[in-house]
Amino acid sequence: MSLPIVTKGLSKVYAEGSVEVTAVAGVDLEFREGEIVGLFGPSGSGKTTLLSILGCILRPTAGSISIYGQETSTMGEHELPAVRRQYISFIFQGFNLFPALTARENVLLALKLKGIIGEAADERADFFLGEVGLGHRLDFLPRDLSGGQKQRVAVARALASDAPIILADEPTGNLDQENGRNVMEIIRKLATDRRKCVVVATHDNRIEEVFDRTLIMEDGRIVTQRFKES
Ligand SMILES: Nc1ncnc2c1ncn2[C@@H]1O[C@H](COP(=O)(O)OP(=O)(O)OP(=O)(O)O)[C@@H](O)[C@H]1O
Repeated sequence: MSLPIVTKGLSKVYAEGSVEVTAVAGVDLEFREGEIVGLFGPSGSGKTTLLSILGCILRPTAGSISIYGQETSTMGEHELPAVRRQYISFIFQGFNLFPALTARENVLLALKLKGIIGEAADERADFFLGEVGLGHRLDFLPRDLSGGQKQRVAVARALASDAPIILADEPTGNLDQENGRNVMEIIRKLATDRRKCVVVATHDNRIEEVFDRTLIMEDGRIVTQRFKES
């Protein structure tokens, strides 16, 4: 069985006019099912760029990345969205909810994009919103939800689509300590129970203990890798 994500010598150089910025520099990593990995590092160290490559939003300039055994670095631009749809869900700091849609409708829209519609979609949306503690807020618009509740809608949306890989960029960035911890515990529990592969890019040291493995990035490289003591 192939691993969710394997990278070898992964690099990304941005070329802005005559200036080149090496954002990711030769990263070799493996990510497994059922593990939750924290990606730490100072601002500008390459976390978002690496996450974008892992999520098939960006292509590397060198090296390889395979998603469940499919080499995506050599795929054409038009082939990547299909891999993304099948395997990957994102959770962002800004929640990325549609303001005119209710909590339930936001989840339903994500399901529709994955081809899940009708009663099956309704049931699934309500189930996952219930799992994140929002069963009583299904018909609320984002503006009527707190920051923590909005992020929980985003978590429910990512989990409902049932992708095996969940990538989160600063998911607790807008939340206070208690809400941040709650959201991470929900991600951890659902990810562990459902054997998801979860990678979280973050500055938030307060949530470090939820991770099975912590990676620290500096200048595009992984400089430290720590496993949780069990
Ligand atoms: N589109 C782009 N064009 C040119 N350079 C870029 C681009 N995106 C990012 N960079 C540069 O690449 C480097 C890594 O940026 P990246 O956003 O991946 O870092 P980060 O660790 O996620 O930072 P932060 O924690 O501040 O979000 C930075 O030096 C940044 O200026």
